[in-house]
Amino acid sequence: MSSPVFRRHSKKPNNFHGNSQRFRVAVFGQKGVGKTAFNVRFVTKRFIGEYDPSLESIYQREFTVPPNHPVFYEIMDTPGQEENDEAMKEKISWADAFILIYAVNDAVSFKEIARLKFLVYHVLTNSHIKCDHPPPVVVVANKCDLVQERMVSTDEGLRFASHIGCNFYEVSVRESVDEISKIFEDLYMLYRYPEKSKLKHSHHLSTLPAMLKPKIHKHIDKIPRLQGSPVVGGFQKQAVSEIDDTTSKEQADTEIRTDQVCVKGVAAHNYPLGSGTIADDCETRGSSETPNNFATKAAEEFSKKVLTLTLKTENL
Ligand SMILES: Nc1nc2c(ncn2[C@@H]2O[C@H](COP(=O)(O)OP(=O)(O)OP(=O)(O)O)[C@@H](O)[C@H]2O)c(=O)[nH]1
Repeated sequence: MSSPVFRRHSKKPNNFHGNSQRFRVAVFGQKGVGKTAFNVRFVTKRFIGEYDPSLESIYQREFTVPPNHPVFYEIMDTPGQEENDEAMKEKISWADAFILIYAVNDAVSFKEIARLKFLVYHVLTNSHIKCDHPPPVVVVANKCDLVQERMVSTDEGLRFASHIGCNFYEVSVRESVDEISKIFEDLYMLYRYPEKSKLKHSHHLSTLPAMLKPKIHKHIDKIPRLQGSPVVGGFQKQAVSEIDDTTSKEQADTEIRTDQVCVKGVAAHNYPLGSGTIADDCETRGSSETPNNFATKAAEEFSKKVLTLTLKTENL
């Protein structure tokens, strides 16, 4: 499958700070998942209980990534509230890499990760200046100390992150220090050496009957293709390419279901306000909607439609 072209709005103004390489990280996630605590932990090593929720700031820290990479981190702490498209675009274009955070005791914040990933992907594939590799994006599950309140299992987080091609970390910012630094180190190494980047997790699975593969192709083709949306086509192909003779039936089922999520997310984000079909199909179009709101609603509606397609392997 040909990989999509990633682009940037502009070249970074000055890539060095003294002898250190400047490295810009945007941290996204829903309100209250612990973004500020996470950033402050990395920058100061301290955990401070409460922060101004509306705060948006850029933290800076000079740090040597082992073995000997002096890096000047600039970390954008985002407010976690619904933002308009332009604001999101600016932030995404500013950053070299992304950390998407959810809290394990908040299932809604976990669902939000898919939307954020596709928003990042969409902005980068639609901006002006070409860059060779997609910027690194990692997923962080926070608050794992809240054992009794957990709503998202480690396995769910890991599987989802793996499927969207992101490294996955589960932490408690309250209790961890070194683990947080390690995430920032890994992120830089993914940025600096993208060709060496490999997901840290893999599945060991039993075998899918070879005869199932063409059937899966046939059914995935039923997912509506969206005009002018190569990314959606890309995800459809990706899902198929990930299912082969060595894939278990159970995994194939998961791949297909996750593909539906991919398709619906990308579809929604690829549909600018007022452009037609999906909006009409989903009956979510409204002149007062911002594209960002629209994308969210369209994703939900579109998912209902896609889910009605019989794509589960047991029905193949
Ligand atoms: N138990 C627990 N609480 C945490 C952890 N990390 C952050 N918190 C708490 O979660 C709450 C929200 O943390 P913030 O860092 O303000 O979250 P945020 O994502 O920046 O929130 P907004 O600024 O509103 O978007 C605070 O009360 C933190 O003390 C953690 O690992 N464990």
